Amino acid sequence: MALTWTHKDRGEIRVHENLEELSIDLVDYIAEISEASIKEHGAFCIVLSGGSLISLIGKLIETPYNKIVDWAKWYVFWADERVVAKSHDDSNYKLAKDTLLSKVNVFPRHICSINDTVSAEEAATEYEFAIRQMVRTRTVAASENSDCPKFDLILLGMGSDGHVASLFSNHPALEVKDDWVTFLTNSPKPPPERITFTLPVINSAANVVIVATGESKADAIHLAIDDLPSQESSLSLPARLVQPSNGNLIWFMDKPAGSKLDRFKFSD
Ligand SMILES: O=C1O[C@H](COP(=O)(O)O)[C@@H](O)[C@H](O)[C@H]1O
Repeated sequence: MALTWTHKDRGEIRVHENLEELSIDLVDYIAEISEASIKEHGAFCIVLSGGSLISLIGKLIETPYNKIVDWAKWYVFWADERVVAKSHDDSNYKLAKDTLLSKVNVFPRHICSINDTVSAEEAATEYEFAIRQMVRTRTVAASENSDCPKFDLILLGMGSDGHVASLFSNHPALEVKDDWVTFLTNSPKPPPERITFTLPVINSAANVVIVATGESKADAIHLAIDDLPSQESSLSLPARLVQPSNGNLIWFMDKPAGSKLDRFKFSD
């Protein structure tokens, strides 16, 4: 059973016994938001990330999820992408395609991936343009309180340095406010060329999930969630800056990732 509580301003926190339990809870949650979004506006606009998150949602191709999810209503986007060929092992698109999208009935035309034949800057511009078109035609909802799309669900992984999507500490991409999608040519984590949703887009979603597993993420989880002195530089850790303005935030983690949370340190 997961240990669950709600932090006054960091959202709901779910600490799972193991990866199997986390994975079942996560795909249950995705199926639930998918059903609710389709009931509400006829589509489910889900945003994926890359990394370890994707294997944790792999159960979506298994029974009962493969049967109960209305795949034809799914529209799939990426919170960040590495600017490499779609056939390259570093591609977040390839990872999701091989693990999930090629095994379920999502329409290929509903899969909104980047143009992998242009520069990072052009890929970001084109990706934002494509999303703007989808907001204009109301496939993707518009946020009521920002000039941003309102995705039904954004799934983020978190690096051990606290990065989410391709938003890294002390990188100018973290400060971008006026664009929906920006680009990097010097990512601290390889590969260097990437595109990423900006913070305002992430914080305009209806639901945001951050997934972190393993002991290597424990320090970043502590800095992203626990109350810190106001002068603490970690207050600008990317994962800590995820604060949906009118949406829900849920943290899914395993015990090793949650092991440095104050709640556990102080209950020893
Ligand atoms: O580079 C990236 O890293 C993060 C975290 O990956 P993880 O393997 O540590 O979970 C990922 O969420 C992001 O999409 C990816 O481009």
